[in-house]
Amino acid sequence: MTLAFAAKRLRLPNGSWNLIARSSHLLSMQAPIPPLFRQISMAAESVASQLTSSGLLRTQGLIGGKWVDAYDGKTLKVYNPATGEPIVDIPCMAGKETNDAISAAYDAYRSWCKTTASERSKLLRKWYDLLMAHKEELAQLITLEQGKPLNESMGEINYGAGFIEFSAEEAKRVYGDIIPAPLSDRRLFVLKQPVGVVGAIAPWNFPLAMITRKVGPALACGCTVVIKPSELTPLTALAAAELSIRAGIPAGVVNVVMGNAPDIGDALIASPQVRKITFTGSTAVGKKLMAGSAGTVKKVSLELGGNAPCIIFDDADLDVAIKGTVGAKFRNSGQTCVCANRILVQEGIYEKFANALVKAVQNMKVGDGFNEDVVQGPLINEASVKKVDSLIQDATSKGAKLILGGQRHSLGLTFYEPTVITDVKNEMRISREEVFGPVAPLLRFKTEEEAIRIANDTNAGLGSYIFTNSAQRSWRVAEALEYGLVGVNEGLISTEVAPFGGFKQSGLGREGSKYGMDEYLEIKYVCLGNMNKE
Ligand SMILES: NC(=O)c1ccc[n+]([C@@H]2O[C@H](COP(=O)([O-])OP(=O)(O)OC[C@H]3O[C@@H](n4cnc5c(N)ncnc54)[C@H](O)[C@@H]3O)[C@@H](O)[C@H]2O)c1
Ligand SMILES: O=CCCC(=O)O
Repeated sequence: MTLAFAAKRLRLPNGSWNLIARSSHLLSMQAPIPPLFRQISMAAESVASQLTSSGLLRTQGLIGGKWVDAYDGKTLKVYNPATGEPIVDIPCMAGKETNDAISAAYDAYRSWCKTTASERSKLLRKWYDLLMAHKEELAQLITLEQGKPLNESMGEINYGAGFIEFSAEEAKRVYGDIIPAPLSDRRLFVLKQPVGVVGAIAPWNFPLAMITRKVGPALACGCTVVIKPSELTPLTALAAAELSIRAGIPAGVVNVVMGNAPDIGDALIASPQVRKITFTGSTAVGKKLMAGSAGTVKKVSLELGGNAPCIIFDDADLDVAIKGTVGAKFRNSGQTCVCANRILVQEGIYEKFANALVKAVQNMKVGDGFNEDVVQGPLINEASVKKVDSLIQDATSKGAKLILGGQRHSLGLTFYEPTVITDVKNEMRISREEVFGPVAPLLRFKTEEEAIRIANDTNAGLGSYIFTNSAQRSWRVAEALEYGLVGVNEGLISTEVAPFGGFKQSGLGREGSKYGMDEYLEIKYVCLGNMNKE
């Protein structure tokens, strides 16, 4: 295996550098080649056995520092979506285990909230160092349980661990305020204090990053957590939790339960000891959690579904637009909440853009993420394939035209052909629902006003993209878009240092950056009176 090959795997299908992979340090490396790239074709089985020997293949929940099974012994299987084979059994936990995890987190909170910011910062930094030291194994674990190509998994480790590193730094900057008092004998202060025990519920599409971007700031602020990873991809979360213990984070500060999602969710929202729910996942489940949290008036952060418009204006640089669109659309086989869901192309460039997109996409290699040169892994499960199929069928039955792909890949299982579909209208289901698959639907528009109207005609408001060479237009359109994130001439914009979150029904609150810290803090006003008395 050559270094050139390793470098190639950190490129996007269109040849651009993956921002999230932060690959430059790898490229500057002369030798030795990381073992990951030597083991690239290893079978899933040997990945699992290597992880077992390093102690990172954890298959139990974590409650109060102890690895535990479900109390009734029930289990669930975790599958490798690239082979359909089961990897391991995990405990199918429910309300009882969750309540114990909450109690453990509550007990740990009493001492954790009293640690200094510097102590928490050092422990988080150690955790970050361990995540990075085990980067290759963790990336293999992500590919094994989630299916994304290994280079994307490596990118996710950088990105996911980045939230822990950033939180370690930001822990020391949770400043309060002093307010000029309206009366001369008073002094007014604002303190920021941790909210308390946090319930963190995460999806399957980023098995590490969606957890670390909650847990990093929570711990930095002095909160303790009960994590519920997706049952489809719990192994990365468990490995990360194991590394938190090795980093010296005290027992009970990080707890992990998994199994019966509605029961676990109900226990978290019913508990008065849980003061905050942070959730990433579907809008439907997010709404349930928000409604349920009203019973105990918890703080709630929600990162929900998107319906990202990607607007290509006639004046765009075609190469930049194609590179950006491919990155925004086909990352993680289209399974991200910020993936371009509707590609709006101005009429003057429509045909040229469609042809160039087909050219860029048609040779993408689909397959097992452990295989060399694969850039599109499988979809997470059969339900995803059925949804993608039904959206395509609905669109074509109403006049949309398939110009590439449009069906299951010949590899079978949940592999899907990278697809481009034209003549899509904003009324079709494919424009109203999240596709969450490798399908690029192209809509046509005439004017800037029309593009903005179509883009904003949705209840979602998470990611959005604009491609134009006009500085004035980029500002105008960025301001007009009702979205929490706008990429201008760029399709990959996620980073731990910037605020991530949605407008409208895409969510509440922000993750990452200094703004992400506020979600885990209460503001306390303290008034000192009688200050003039001797
Ligand atoms: N906005 C974002 O940052 C962001 C990031 C990633 C994914 N997503 C969204 O997530 C969705 C895909 O992820 P998913 O299929 O895992 O979503 P999902 O809502 O089905 O599941 C998310 C998590 O919630 C759990 N869950 C399901 N029902 C629950 C209940 N009743 N109570 C408590 N927990 C419950 C699941 O087990 C999982 O851990 C997409 O809509 C995607 O856009 C959003
Ligand atoms: O899928 C949602 C998260 C994607 C990201 O953080 O870029």
